[in-house]
Amino acid sequence: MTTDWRSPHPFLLSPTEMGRADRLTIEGGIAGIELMEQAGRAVVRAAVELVSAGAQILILCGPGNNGGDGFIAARCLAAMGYGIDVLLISSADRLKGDARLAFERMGLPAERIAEGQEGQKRLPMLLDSVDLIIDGLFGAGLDRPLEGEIKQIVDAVNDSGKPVLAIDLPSGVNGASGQKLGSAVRAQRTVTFFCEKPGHLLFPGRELCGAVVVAQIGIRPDVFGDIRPQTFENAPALWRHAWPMASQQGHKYTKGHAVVFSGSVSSTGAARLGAAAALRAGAGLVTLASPPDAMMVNACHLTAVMLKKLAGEKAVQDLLSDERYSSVLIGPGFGIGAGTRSSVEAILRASRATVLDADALTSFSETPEHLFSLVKLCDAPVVLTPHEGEFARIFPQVEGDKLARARLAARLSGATLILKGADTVIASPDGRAAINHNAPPWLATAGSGDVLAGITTGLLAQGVSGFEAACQAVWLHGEAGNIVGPGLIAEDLAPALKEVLRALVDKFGEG
Ligand SMILES: NC(=O)C1=CN([C@@H]2O[C@H](COP(=O)(O)OP(=O)(O)OC[C@H]3O[C@@H](n4cnc5c(N)ncnc54)[C@H](O)[C@@H]3O)[C@@H](O)[C@H]2O)[C@@H](O)CC1
Ligand SMILES: Nc1ncnc2c1ncn2[C@@H]1O[C@H](COP(=O)(O)OP(=O)(O)O)[C@@H](O)[C@H]1O
Ligand SMILES: [K+]
Repeated sequence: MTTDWRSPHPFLLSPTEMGRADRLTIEGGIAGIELMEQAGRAVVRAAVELVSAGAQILILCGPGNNGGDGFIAARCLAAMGYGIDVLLISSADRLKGDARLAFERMGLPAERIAEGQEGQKRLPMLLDSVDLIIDGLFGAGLDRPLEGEIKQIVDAVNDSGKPVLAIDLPSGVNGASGQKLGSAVRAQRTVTFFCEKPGHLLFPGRELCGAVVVAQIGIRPDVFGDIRPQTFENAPALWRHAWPMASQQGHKYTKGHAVVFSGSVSSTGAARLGAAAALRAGAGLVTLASPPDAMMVNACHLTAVMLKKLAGEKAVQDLLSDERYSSVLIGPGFGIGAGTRSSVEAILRASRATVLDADALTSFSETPEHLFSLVKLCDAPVVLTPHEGEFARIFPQVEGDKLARARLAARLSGATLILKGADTVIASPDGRAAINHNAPPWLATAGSGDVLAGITTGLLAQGVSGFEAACQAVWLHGEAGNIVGPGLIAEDLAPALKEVLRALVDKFGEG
């Protein structure tokens, strides 16, 4: 998948914030039923793309406004000549507000509408004969796990193997977290309204949604000004303002000097991957700081990256007394233990923009509070880049969904967090969080994380702030992965950045 990186805004709204966007719009003079009418019509547009003329469509409707969207779609699709059956999981008497109005306007013959128990009885027969199922059971209002008869309906839908178009979210998926509540519909396509929700981007929600279509239903983007969302899709629109554009009159020292700490003689490759990536991401200079025993092996492999011997007790302090080093990466292949902890301490006390990865994180498994206090002493941005295993070691008390965990961990540690994986979450201690969605699965290969840490370090070297550098790096890493494609090994990533940067700089230049 390649990202549509020209999306005009990067906001994601939680279901609660989306409810607020609806309310603000309604207070601004657009009736709720009008929004529902637009939502239902967007569902119709998506449905007709999935079936041929005259197809049989089963519309499952829940007790709230998600069901209301389903009633509108039922009316329009029936008028277009599709064979429509509506299965309402509650009784029609209990419908309220706009959903009730939409039900009353539906105009389907009574025999095409099944309510409650009756619907359940008819379900196997209906599932047998349909070409498409539209899921309007629950959307933003899902507030508890699917259980009992509702869970049975959802399981039967999934077992039927028939294509499903979900309204807003596949029922059972929590829009705020992407987590499954009890059971969840597996859709081929999902039509959501106004903008995406975190649950569309976070797994397992992302997979259960299928392809997501965002439809505009009359909500004006100025509601963002009132809501001030703090959750974002990781796309250039989020961090373009912070992009370190090369200045015509710049020179290598104005682009910063990154230092990457190498492991000992038998584990040097990870740091070199990081160093090459830092250089490719635009740092003016990159130095690999190497223990004496690894000098020769590093020297044999380096060209544009410079090499410096690191020896003696105060080696890190001595090195960083040179103010020109503007960012530091430590962790890849560095080794776990007291030596690593004291190097990290010296780096953070030197207040340099720092990326702590791999062994630099694991070394604090027993004393994470000590790490967090050092981070808070550092006057420059600190970025931690754990995968799930490293995260569990340094944040054992932090639980919940991925977005909530990343946010809480950033707040606890005082660092920007890159919680890696297929749906990497970047979180800032100030509460902002971005969800990444351009990373292909072939990034899951040895050394790929070292490259990500290096790209982040290269951006920090140029003075980009922590959250923006982390978001840019994760996005660049994903795009590079897409360019290389299947068969990718970590060494391929830094060279592929050339093409990614070319396209990005060209687009930014176009305004
Ligand atoms: N004016 C609006 O607010 C608009 C809302 N829209 C639609 O409305 C949806 C949100 O509507 P609602 O807030 O009514 O919420 P939903 O329709 O998603 O569901 C709410 C209802 O489901 C019940 N419920 C929640 N979880 C349940 C569970 N596990 N088992 C059984 N019952 C459960 C709740 O008690 C409540 O009655 C959106 O997803 C979207 O599809 C659109 O029509 C656009 C306009
Ligand atoms: N299934 C996946 N889809 C997309 N990206 C992935 C997937 N699995 C891992 N990645 C990415 O690959 C990188 C792996 O990093 P890491 O686990 O630290 O590996 P290493 O330590 O070998 O470099 C991270 O950027 C992570 O987000
Ligand atoms: K739904």
